[in-house]
Formats: sequence, structure tokens, C-alpha cells
Amino acid sequence: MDTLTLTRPDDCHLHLRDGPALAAVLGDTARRFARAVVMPNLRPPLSTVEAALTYRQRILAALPAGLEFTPLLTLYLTEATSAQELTAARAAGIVGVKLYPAGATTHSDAGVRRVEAIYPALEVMQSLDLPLLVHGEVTDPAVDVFDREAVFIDRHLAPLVARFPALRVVLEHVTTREGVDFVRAARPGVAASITPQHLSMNRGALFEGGLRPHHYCLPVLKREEHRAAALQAAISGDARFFLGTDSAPHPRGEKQSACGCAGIYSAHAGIELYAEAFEAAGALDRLEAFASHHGADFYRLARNTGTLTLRRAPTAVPDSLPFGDDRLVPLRAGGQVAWQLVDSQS
Ligand SMILES: NC(=O)N[C@@H](CC(=O)O)C(=O)O
Ligand SMILES: [Zn+2]
Ligand SMILES: [Zn+2]
Repeated sequence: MDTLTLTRPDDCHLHLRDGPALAAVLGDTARRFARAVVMPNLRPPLSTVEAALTYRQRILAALPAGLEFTPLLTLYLTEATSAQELTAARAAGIVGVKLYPAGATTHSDAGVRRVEAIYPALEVMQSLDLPLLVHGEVTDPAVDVFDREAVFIDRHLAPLVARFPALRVVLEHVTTREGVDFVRAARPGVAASITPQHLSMNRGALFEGGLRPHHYCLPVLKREEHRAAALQAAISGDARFFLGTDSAPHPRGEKQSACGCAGIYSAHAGIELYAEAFEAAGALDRLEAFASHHGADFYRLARNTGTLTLRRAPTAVPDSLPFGDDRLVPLRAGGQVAWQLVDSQS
């Protein structure tokens, strides 16, 4: 079987940026995914409904002609987010509210310093049934960078999930065995998104023949046992795990730098990379549920009706792509992906 047709998938964790960067990357996602949950870590952050809705308009205005794509907007949670803003977010169709621990990742400085400070907001979100999306890493410099997800779960996420028993929660870009085990054992309403890089690479990829800034993202790639755990979760058929690329474009100049920023661009092969990982695990038949059903079901959206067709054919990835005044280095730059997009019908 050399072709694979799926219900058109959704990307449940995506960074589209703004301006020329948005224009450069949007087509890659919109050619593949019917919808995407778009992250709010712009500068300034999308911490008001008005900011999120005007950004939505800019996304739609940047959409290449002929593509059908629905951006699903999120709100950036701060310690000052009010009950009124959350109520307005729910009414405006914002699909989730994003918790960035301050300092944990790109553009997280406006985020949350003390998780307890947002408990009143979480109470409101629980009553509105507005999901919480979490970058689950502590920022405590005493905690080793490879342990930050596991420690966040123990210190913050487990207590939060217990304290708000009806709040729907996504542990975004889960990267560890501890994260996968936590979600599996959790009460209903707790889920996780999984990126293609955390399925296909372990931390060795950061040092393959030299320092590899384009393999640097947060949470950082982990040991092989954790990659294996993420892959097992993705292919398990368990509806609590779903596709979220975390495609996070940065200009080449800011990646190849003395202090290179975190983020991997994968939207150019946003479904193909998962097909490759699922096939390598002998689980291609599980890809559709992971990519096209579980996320929609979690967000209580109708599943897509269109289809997407891939062909098994080694496909070259360019060394770099246009990106405003700079260039963008995609995952697998100069290499190949084993699958190719043939067709996407809405
Ligand atoms: N994943 C990343 O390494 N970077 C993301 C932020 C995030 O998702 O944490 C970005 O916005 O660049
Ligand atoms: Zn994150
Ligand atoms: Zn992200």
C-alpha cells in the first residue's frame, strides 16, 4: 500500500507568528490541516479577546487563495486575566487558554510566576468549560533542564488537576515517560499533544556530529526511553493523545546564534513526519485517529469531512525556506521525508 488517505487532520498546537513570517509559513499548514489551535505567544501576547480576534483576521487575510483553513484561537493567561475576559473568550469561540510559566519558553515572560495566582481564573474556566493548555515545565534553575517536565507535573499539574476536577487540561508537547504516565492515569478531561520531533528524535540529535541548533526546542529532546514512551502513547489508539506539531519558526539568524532560540519548524511536512514515525512503529493504521479524531473530540468540534492523501515516496526537504528578510531552516533540511503530500480536499 503506497498511498494513505485520512480524514483531513487538525494540528492542535501551532505557532504561526505574525506579519511576513505568518505569510511565509501559513500555506504549509493550511495545505495539510483543516484547523489548527494557534498559540498566543506573540509580542505583545494575545492576552485579550480583542487581540486574539484581530490576529485571527490577520491569519485569514494571509491565507493563500484556494485553501480552506480554520484557525482556532487561544488566549494567553497572565496573573491579571479577569473573569470577564475569560467569559468573553468563551463567547467568542476561543478554544483554550494557555499557561506559560514565566521564563519557561519563547515569549513566556508575560506568563505566570506563581501557579496559585491563577487559581481564581481556573475556577472560572472550569465553570465555563474552557480548556487549559499547559507548557508543562518548571523554571526553577535548580531543576535539571531534562527533568523540568516531570517536576512540573509533581509540583503543579497534579495538584491543579485534582483541585479543578472538571477543568479540561492539555499537557502540551508531552516529552517524557512521566508525562505520558500522568495522562494515562489521570481523570477524564486530561489529554496531551505530541510533536513529530519528540516521536522521531532523542537528545542525541542535538549533538549529532556537532551542535545542532535546529534540533533545539522546548521541552528539549529527551533520552531514548522517553522518545519510545511518547511514540507508544501516540500509536496506542488512546484518545487522550493527539497531534500537535508545535511547529515554531524562528529566523535562521536567531537559531544559528551564540544564544540560539528554542523552536523547530515542521509545518512543511507536518503530517508526513508523523506518517513516517507511525510507519516505522508498524502503526500506520493508527495515524488517522491520532491526527484527525482525538483532537477534534477533545475540543468538542465536529470531525473534519475532507480527506488528505499521502504517498510513500522519499521527498527532498530544502536547505532553507523564504522567511521575511531571513531564511527558515525546516526539520530535515537538506534531507528527506519518507512520505509526500498528494492531495488535500476540504
Ligand atoms: N517549542 C518551542 O521550542 N518554542 C515555541 C514555544 C513553545 O511551544 O514552548 C516557540 O514559540 O518558539
Ligand atoms: Zn511550549
Ligand atoms: Zn509551542
